[in-house]
Amino acid sequence: MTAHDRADASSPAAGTLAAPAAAAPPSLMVVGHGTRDADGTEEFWTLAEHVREAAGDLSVGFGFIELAEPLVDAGIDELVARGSRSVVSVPLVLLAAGHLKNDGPAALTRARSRHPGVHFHMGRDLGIEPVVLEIVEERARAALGDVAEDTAVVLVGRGSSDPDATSDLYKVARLLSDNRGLGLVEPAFAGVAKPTVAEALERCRRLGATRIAVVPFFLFTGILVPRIYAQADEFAAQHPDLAVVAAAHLGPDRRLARLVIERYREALHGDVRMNCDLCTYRVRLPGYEDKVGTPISLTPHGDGPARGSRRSRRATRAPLVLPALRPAAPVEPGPTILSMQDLRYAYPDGTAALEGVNLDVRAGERVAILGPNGAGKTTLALAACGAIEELTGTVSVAGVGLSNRTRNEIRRRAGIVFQDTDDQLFMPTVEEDVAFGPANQGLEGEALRARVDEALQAVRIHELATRAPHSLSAGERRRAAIAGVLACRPDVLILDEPTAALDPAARRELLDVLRSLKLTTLLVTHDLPYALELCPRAVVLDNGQVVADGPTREVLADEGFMRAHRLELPAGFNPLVA
Ligand SMILES: Nc1ncnc2c1ncn2[C@@H]1O[C@H](COP(=O)(O)OP(=O)(O)OP(=O)(O)O)[C@@H](O)[C@H]1O
Repeated sequence: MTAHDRADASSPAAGTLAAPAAAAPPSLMVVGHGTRDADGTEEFWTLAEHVREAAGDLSVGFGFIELAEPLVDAGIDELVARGSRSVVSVPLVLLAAGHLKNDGPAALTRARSRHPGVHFHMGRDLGIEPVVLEIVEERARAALGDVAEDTAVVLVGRGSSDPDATSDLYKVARLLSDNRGLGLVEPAFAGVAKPTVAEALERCRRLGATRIAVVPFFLFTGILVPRIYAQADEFAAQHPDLAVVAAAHLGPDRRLARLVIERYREALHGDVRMNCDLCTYRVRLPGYEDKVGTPISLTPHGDGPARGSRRSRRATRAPLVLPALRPAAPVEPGPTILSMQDLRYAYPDGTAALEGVNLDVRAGERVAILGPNGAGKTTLALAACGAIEELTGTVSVAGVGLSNRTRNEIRRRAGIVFQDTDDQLFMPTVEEDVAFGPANQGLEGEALRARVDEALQAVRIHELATRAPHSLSAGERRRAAIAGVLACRPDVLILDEPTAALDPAARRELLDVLRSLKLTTLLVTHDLPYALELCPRAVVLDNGQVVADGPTREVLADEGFMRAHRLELPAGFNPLVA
């Protein structure tokens, strides 16, 4: 009993009146490493918000070891000023190395001497935990698409002189490979420790990989994540035979916020395992199955993987940006296949949508049509496929000029895929939908069947032929709609916001499909990283006029221009690095 407790117990009121109010639970102090990078700091605060939500009524404070405000001492002082008498400090880092092992406890020691009446507990890093593995696996799969014999993952950690942190990254790589089926997974480090990113990529190459995802094992972006992509990019440039794709770092995922709360509880109950989480797989733990959702595996290798996956409850939120290390390569210019000259159009209510647009597209080109809301992009796409009747100016596709007489032919030659697939898919099955256009053109029997097969193969959904469109995923529906247009063998494919509602994996699969089509393509989009990945050329519209037309990378990298036309790159996306 402390002197304070004794004083309370001896007071006349003790135990005789109403029960004393329950003491507030200990506060949670979340400690980040800190970065000078504004995007990294913003991601930290997004995750901090998720932690606050997951913490419910707990009092929560935040602080950094260095480089960002508030510093951890100030964060703790603030919690104490708010009335906390007990504080649990949890480092918001993946693998604790020197800083969090030394500076974290040192901050608590300082706090104890500043606040002698307050209890402090120390939690541990997020560590090697099923949910962390799950998120990294998702990032890798989203970048890789299918895992195959010739795919590999390079998992890149920060790098540290602390051998524990370094070997922990090896463990993560091993678990991703063995337990999560990612095949070849090579660890690498952004600095201090070896192997480097280039060395790990080279190892994958020598082991036969031709498609390699580079996954930064980082909670937040910062200085190092773009540097990792740049190192991978440099390697990719020297090996044109390889596809090196960038995966996202972990980012502010809500599952990590819940893990922080788990770390808080562990620390509070004195149940901090400082080292081997893998032991949780090997001993029978009460409640394991409820908590993890799969039976425990009592041997590490014997009775199947114990993944600890909570897929049914997951709320994935990958960072928005999945930068490509391979921007689309310029195409050999062919003859002009789509030509639009001095296009002008006002909607019946008088709204001017196109005000003198000139655009020539050569055969085989993929051109992104960019611009802020209301710029005229969709109107231009509709004009290109002959869908606007009161248009002034000229449109020609493959040498056929648009007129009332040729309108149907133009519609076939310039096929548009609308943003909303419900506008396009209306037959009972996918194959009937895909057959609709060519059947209208008079194709029937075996020829029609072959055409449908060809289109379904091109978008890689042949196995979905007899499914009802409404039963498909968003990505599958998008590909079914594209197949319907391809079945008419257009000269130009026009896509209006094709990535809307697609998750990262579906986005990547669609990208692979679109790249493989080798078809002249107009891509109307707000998804600027996607435009960079698919289209070597970008045309920017604003107020119904073309305000830029050039290499996509250069257009996106012109910050002043982008600002002037209300175009914003997603946080952390650098077109010069991508
Ligand atoms: N049916 C319509 N009736 C009247 N005005 C319209 C109609 N459709 C579009 N507009 C107007 O025409 C202009 C160009 O619209 P459009 O949809 O082509 O732009 P956008 O660049 O595709 O925009 P967003 O990025 O929002 O899709 C806008 O001012 C818009 O409000």
